[in-house]
Formats: sequence, C-alpha cells, structure tokens
Amino acid sequence: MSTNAILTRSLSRSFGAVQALSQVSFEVPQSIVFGYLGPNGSGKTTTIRLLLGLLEPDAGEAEVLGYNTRTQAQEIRENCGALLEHTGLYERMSAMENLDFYARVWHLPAAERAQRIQSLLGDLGLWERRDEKVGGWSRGMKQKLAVARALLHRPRLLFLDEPTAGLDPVAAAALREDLAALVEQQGVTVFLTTHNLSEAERLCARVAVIDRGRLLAVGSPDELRSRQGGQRLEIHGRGINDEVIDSLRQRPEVARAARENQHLLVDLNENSESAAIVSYLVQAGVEIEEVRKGKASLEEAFLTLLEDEK
Ligand SMILES: Nc1ncnc2c1ncn2[C@@H]1O[C@H](COP(=O)(O)OP(=O)(O)OP(=O)(O)O)[C@@H](O)[C@H]1O
Repeated sequence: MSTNAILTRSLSRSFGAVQALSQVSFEVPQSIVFGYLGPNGSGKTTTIRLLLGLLEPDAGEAEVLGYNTRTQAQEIRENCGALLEHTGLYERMSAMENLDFYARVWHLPAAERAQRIQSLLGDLGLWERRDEKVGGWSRGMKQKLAVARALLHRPRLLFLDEPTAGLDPVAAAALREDLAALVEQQGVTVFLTTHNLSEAERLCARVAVIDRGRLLAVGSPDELRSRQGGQRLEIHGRGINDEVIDSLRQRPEVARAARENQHLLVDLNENSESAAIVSYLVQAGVEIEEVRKGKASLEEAFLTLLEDEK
C-alpha cells in the first residue's frame, strides 16, 4: 500500500472545450493538512471530484489511500469524509438528529453512534446546543457541524472545499484549530481548498498551486516563499514619491517596487544586496527612517506564480 494518502499522475479532465485539469501530478503524505490553492475556475473542485471517484479522468491515474479512483471508488468513499459545496445538513432537524441520521447512513452500531456523536459535538464545542434546530444556527456553527458529519465514520482522509469561507475570523480560527488537532491527535489527512493564503500559510504543511488546470508549484509554504527569489525590503521614510518608485523599478536589483500603506515595498532579485538600494534611495533624496528585511508572504509568492504563468 502506498505511503501517500493521495497520489496523482498526469491527471486530466475536460468538459467540452474547457480543459479543467491538465496533466496534474502530485503527492500528499499522510497525516498532514495539504492546501490546494488556485483562483476561481482553476480546477480545484474538479480535482476533488476526480479523487473521490465522482468523475472519471480523461487520462492519467490517481490513488487515494492506496485505492484506484477508477476502479475502487466505493472503498475511497468509505474511507474518506468530504465537505464540498453544500453542508448536507437538514435545517429542521437538531444537531443531534442530523448526526444520528448520518451515523445510521454509515451503519454505525447504536452504542457507538451515541458515543461518537457525543465525542464529536464535545470536541467542536457544540454539545450544549445539540437539541437546537440547525436552521437557526450561525454559519460558523453549521460549518463545524458539517465537519462533524464528515468525520462520523472515522475517515482517514478528509476533503474540505473552502471550509472557512464566510466564517468570521474567530470562527475560522477555531475551525483551523480543530483541524490541526485532528491531524495531530488522530493522524487524519486533510486536503483542503482555500482562497485565504494566510490561512494556508498557518495551517498547511504542504500546498499546491493550480491555475487553469495546470499545476504551477508544490511544496511547503516556506519553500514556495523562498522560490520567490530574493529578499523583501519594507522601507519607511519621507520623500518616497512616484518618480522615485518608477526609477527604482528600472534598476537591475529590483524585481518589484510598490507603495503599500505608508511605506515602500521592494522585492529584490536573487543575490541582489539591499545596501545598493538604500544608498540609491538616499541619493534620490529619500529620508529613510527604517528598513525592515523579510521574505515575501505566501500570498505574494502565489500572485507571482500566477503572473509568471501569464
Ligand atoms: N460539470 C461541469 N460542466 C462543465 N464545465 C465544468 C464542470 N465542472 C467544472 N467545469 C469547468 O471546469 C473549470 C474548473 O472548475 P472547478 O469547479 O474545478 O474550479 P475551482 O478551482 O473549484 O473554482 P472555484 O474556486 O471558483 O470553486 C471551470 O472552467 C469550470 O467552468
């Protein structure tokens, strides 16, 4: 059996003239959170549907928990949980009734059912509210319950399509913590899509970036940030005008220069030194108060990858 939770080889799928996925190959090790990042319509949901065996690929192969997606879709669905576009919850039923219904669908024995539901609702902080109808709940609470639903049958791999979309920052952070705990304490693998790059940076051990059906990069958030090349400078001071920024952009050391809030951000090309930029700015009449050095964020690395692709 494969040691990877997921493995794809040249996976491709089109819908009419639209090539939704083109020769995508990646691996997801077990017991990590893997982030699948890409703009709208880039092929993320199509990938999840292919991995769950809900769609047939036109070409290529995929294995999920060692099972082939073409021939063993049933085994895959038995061992995976999924939270896709819809929560799958019944609004007129209570949290307890919802989970009990799904536990029966999964044929959990009665004694285990009660115990499993109590433990999941307890872990997600919903036990006290178990008898309330879900229709009156906030989006964050419903989302948590939907995660509990997806976990009922103790899946080894969980697919989540934008799990924190529409949640307030506190609810999103709480759900992230729950997911991290699930991976750490129970060894579950989580495959999630998100448009929130800082969330991916915090939560995911590895990420893949996809655009127009093609895989642009796979690695840890740190690796992707480093691939961005040189250093980033955040320069605070007076006299940073458009003319200075334009002339800075002409310099060979500079990959990108832009004003952000009250300061100037300069991305250097690989192996370029910050000292040359600082003395250039001084000569151009800028009064520098502070220079901070750092690396680009995952969001910037993501945007650069997409720009380079164009
Ligand atoms: N069932 C379908 N029929 C026709 N076209 C489809 C179908 N499913 C997906 N597509 C097309 O395939 C491409 C990829 O769609 P997909 O839903 O996988 O993107 P996504 O990355 O999940 O987007 P989003 O972030 O907006 O959810 C899009 O151009 C989409 O219109």
